[in-house]
Amino acid sequence: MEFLEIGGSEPFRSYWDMYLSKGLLLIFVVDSADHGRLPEAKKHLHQLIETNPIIPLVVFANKQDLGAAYHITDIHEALALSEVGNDRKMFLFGTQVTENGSEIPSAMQDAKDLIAHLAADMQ
Ligand SMILES: Nc1nc2c(ncn2[C@@H]2O[C@H](COP(=O)(O)OP(=O)(O)OP(=O)(O)O)[C@@H](O)[C@H]2O)c(=O)[nH]1
Repeated sequence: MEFLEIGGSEPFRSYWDMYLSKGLLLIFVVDSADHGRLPEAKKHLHQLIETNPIIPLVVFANKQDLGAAYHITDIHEALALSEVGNDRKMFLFGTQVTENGSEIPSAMQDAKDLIAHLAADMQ
């Protein structure tokens, strides 16, 4: 399985559309503790996926280890994930990145397994 990571900052956003059409699924990562940028993330996410009504969407609500992190129910609402389309598979995970060499959190392992299944289904 090949993953392409495209940055979220402004200069990289023009690449999103280009690569989405070649991808089997979209993994969209947001910083759960950066409350001020969630409206911007919501806007760009919906603009991006409106061109492809069936591509599966996996959202990582990252940085769940930070005290200021929104719970995934708040992320669901802030990103309007109930509006991503009835024909689309959509999954939301609360994630946090591990320190060097430490154990992979179970949510990350579940997400990895799910992504492998979704990619296989789309092939
Ligand atoms: N506390 C905490 N910090 C994290 C987590 N994930 C990433 N970071 C930190 O957040 C900072 C930004 O990480 P990047 O992966 O460069 O951020 P990014 O938003 O993907 O950057 P672009 O790819 O350019 O969009 C780094 O200092 C990371 O160590 C996490 O789960 N928890």
